[in-house]
Amino acid sequence: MAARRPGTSASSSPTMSPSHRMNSGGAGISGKSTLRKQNAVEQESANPNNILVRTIMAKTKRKKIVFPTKKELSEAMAEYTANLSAKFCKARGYFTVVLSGGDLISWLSELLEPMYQESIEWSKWHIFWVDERVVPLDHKDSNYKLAFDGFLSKVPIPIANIYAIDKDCAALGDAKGAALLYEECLKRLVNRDIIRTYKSSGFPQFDLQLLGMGPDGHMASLFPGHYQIKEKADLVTYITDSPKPPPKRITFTLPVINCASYNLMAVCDEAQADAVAKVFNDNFDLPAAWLTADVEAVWFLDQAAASKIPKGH
Ligand SMILES: O=C1O[C@H](COP(=O)(O)O)[C@@H](O)[C@H](O)[C@H]1O
Repeated sequence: MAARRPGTSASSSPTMSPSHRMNSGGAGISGKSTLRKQNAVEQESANPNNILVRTIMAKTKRKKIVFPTKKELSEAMAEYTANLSAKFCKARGYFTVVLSGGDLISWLSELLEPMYQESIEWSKWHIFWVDERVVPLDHKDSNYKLAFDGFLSKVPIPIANIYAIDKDCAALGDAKGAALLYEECLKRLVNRDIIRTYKSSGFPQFDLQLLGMGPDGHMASLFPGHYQIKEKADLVTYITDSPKPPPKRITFTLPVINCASYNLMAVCDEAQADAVAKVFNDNFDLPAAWLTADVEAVWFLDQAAASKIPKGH
């Protein structure tokens, strides 16, 4: 794979995930030239200052559900995930799940309840990370370690189905290498038909992504004011000056994030209320405001996080 230069393949703004149709996929991933050609066509219409894009975004209703407590949010997230697991395991024998770091992992604890432990077809799950901090896999800042200690070690998902970043790149702090290898890993799994692809674009299409947002409006490791949000050709990119420590990270690009069938964004606490309000006010300076999905993008909020959403949203 050609080495990437930060920012060179980025367009003026992120892409959108268009229609609401499931794709059976499996045709194998297309080359970068195909992706670039398609992206060039999309660039014009993907500018947030473009009236057409604003209209499309307005029509892409962001769904939200506000829960009285984190416990209820956590229960609903477990039910949502279990239902999708049943649906995708039945339809294709796999369930591709993308995790993020942060608070989300503690809210997954409801899935450890006996009801789910016994009913979910864990052996069919395949686990990925939407972003990862480029630190050793046993480092306290590692999203892999967070998820493994808090969730993955407690459910019978085969270890071969858990796709951490390359451990040598992680140990060396090689963000660029980690991004390249993770992208190659995704492509291999597309070619094995474990990950579907989004229509003819060749982009991987995950079944479910469980996401979080920081108080500055970042999602994954796409931060406001940083070029990675504009990356459109690569599947995975990297950052070496993240405003939130640790500085070296890799992240799915926005087109990949928005190709997912289902995106569930879970946000709690008052510290996030301003950012949540900006998102629901369509402030596209916040990367999280760009979140869409092929089938459904839903925000699970607790009351504190939802407290500043403008009336009518
Ligand atoms: O650094 C990160 O932050 C975001 C948000 O985390 P939260 O603790 O505010 O929920 C997280 O989604 C991302 O995966 C992580 O690397």
